[in-house]
Formats: sequence, C-alpha cells, structure tokens
Amino acid sequence: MALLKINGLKIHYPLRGGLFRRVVDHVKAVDGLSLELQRGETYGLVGESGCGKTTAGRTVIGLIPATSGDILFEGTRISGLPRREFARYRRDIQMIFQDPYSSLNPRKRVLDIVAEPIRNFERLSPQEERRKVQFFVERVGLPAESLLKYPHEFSGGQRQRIGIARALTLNPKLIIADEPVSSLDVSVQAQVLNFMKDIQREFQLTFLLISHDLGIIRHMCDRIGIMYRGRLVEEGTREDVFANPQHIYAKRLISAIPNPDPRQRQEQQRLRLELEQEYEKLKTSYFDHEGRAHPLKRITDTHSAAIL
Ligand SMILES: Nc1ncnc2c1ncn2[C@@H]1O[C@H](COP(=O)(O)OP(=O)(O)OP(=O)(O)O)[C@@H](O)[C@H]1O
Repeated sequence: MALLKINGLKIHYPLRGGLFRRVVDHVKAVDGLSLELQRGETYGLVGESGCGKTTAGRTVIGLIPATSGDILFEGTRISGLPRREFARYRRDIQMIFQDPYSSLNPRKRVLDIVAEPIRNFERLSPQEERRKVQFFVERVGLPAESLLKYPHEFSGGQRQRIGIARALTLNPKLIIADEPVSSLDVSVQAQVLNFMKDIQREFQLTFLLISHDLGIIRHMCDRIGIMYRGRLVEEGTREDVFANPQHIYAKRLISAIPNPDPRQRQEQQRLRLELEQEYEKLKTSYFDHEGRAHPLKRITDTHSAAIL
C-alpha cells in the first residue's frame, strides 16, 4: 500500500474584490493532482514558480484545506478531517521549511524549538525531553551546548539542521521538504542534502521533496513528478524522466539545465532540437500564417507551454 496517495486534488484560493470583499474568482493553485509515494522513496515534485507545489505540500500537512479530491495516508483519508482527528496523523508527517531564518522562533532557545513537537504530542518529564532533544541535536551534527543558544547564533546551514532535528523528534514516516536548501549558500546546500539522505536511511523516512531546481531533484529523488499549472504533466523514475522526457514542458525544463558533462550536454542539445521542432509544429497548428491564434481551437497546456 502506498504511504501517501493524492487523488484528484484541487485547491482553489478565493479571490476577493469589490466593496464587500466578495469572492469574485478563484486561483486554481492545484487543479487535479494525483500521485503516490511508496515507503522509503524520495519523490521529487518539480515545476516552475506558481505551479502549485507549495500549496500541494501544505495541504498534505493540513495547513490548507483541499477544495476537492482525497489525500490518503497509509490508506486512511486524511483530507477533510476535523483538526483534532487530523492531529493523530500529523505526528507521522513533518515538514522541513524553505527558510531556516523565518521558520525558527528567534525568541526561543534551540531546546524549546526542537522540543515543540514533543510537547504537543508526548508527555515526557523535563529530563526525558531534554535527553531526547539532545540526541537529535547531536545527531544533526550540532554540539550539546547548542540547546541553550538562540537561532541567530547559528549559520544558515546549522539553522536548517535545527529545523531537521525538530522534524525528526516524533519519529515521522513522511517528511515534506519544501525547497529545503534554496535559501542556503551553494557550498552548504550539498552538505544539507547529503545529510538528508543519511537520515533517510537511518530513520527509514519517505521524502516528498519540493523544488524548482532540477539539479537537486536529480541528486536526491528516486521518482519525479513534473507539475505544470496545478497538475502533473509527467511522472517517472529519475532515469526515465531525465533521459526521455515526454511532455513538451518537461523537455523544456530538462533541456535548460546547465550541465558540465559533455555527453549529457550532447543529449540536451538533441532534446532542444527535438523540442524546437515540436514547438514549430504546435505553433503552426495553433496560429495562422500571420501569427493569429486559431479562433476555434481551445488552448491546451501543451500549446501554452510551447507558446510561452
Ligand atoms: N494565499 C493565496 N491566495 C491566493 N493565491 C495564492 C495563495 N497562495 C498561493 N497562491 C497562488 O497559487 C498559485 C500556486 O502557488 P504556490 O506557491 O503553491 O506555487 P509554487 O509552485 O510553490 O511556487 P513557488 O515555488 O514560487 O512557491 C500561484 O498562482 C500563487 O500566486
């Protein structure tokens, strides 16, 4: 059974306007997303800014309500559950946030930050709690003295490790990591990503890794889903998606990665040529010879990707 199953998920944000702030329209941030995560894998959700990745991740963790569709965790429907019932699953699903600067409370010491989930879900004595927090803080590579320090006393990479320690304390099954290294220096990014791989093995974690960076996705993920305008346009193993992307948008993304390896550069060149030909075909089928849109043709996602 899949650890997480997302089925036809739609999340529409109401847009309000006018004098009485009535709902005048909706932003279809996620519009029919379906995917499955198997235990122990890293699934990469990738796509350009605004395609709905963050919204989807936050809905899985219960921060944003789904408009329709289902989210199943270990076979149980968790979307639409009242807060109290959802809390039972909440400890199994943790999140690593994008920004280690704003996601840690600057007024709290590391001990209190990392202990927060424990205090919400477990009743431990202060000694047991401290022992547990210390174990995870040391496990993420920080010295025990860190417990009494405040977030501003750490570097970006260290703060992200504090966020990871906090996510690990309840022994979760699934971790949603939304752009976990995008706010870190490039030199620190690889360290944090490799560390995530280590803890995945050690704690048998499943990752839903959200990123717009295909380099990171390729380094980390077993399977990849490419999101475009609120839904998946392509999904497959890392090898398949990178070697043989099918959807025109996936080809466009992959052909644009800077690549130092000459063999892969050649492959990208081939992909780019193929893509140009496809664009031309699509454009000629959609526009007339003067470049006007065909009045009777409905614009599809593929057309949009070709035209953009
Ligand atoms: N609270 C909100 N109210 C209205 N629209 C929103 C809200 N949050 C996000 N959106 C819109 O929903 C769409 C999807 O946003 P989302 O942040 O999920 O995309 P994303 O792929 O994660 O992008 P990014 O990588 O830039 O965060 C965008 O068009 C965004 O402007």
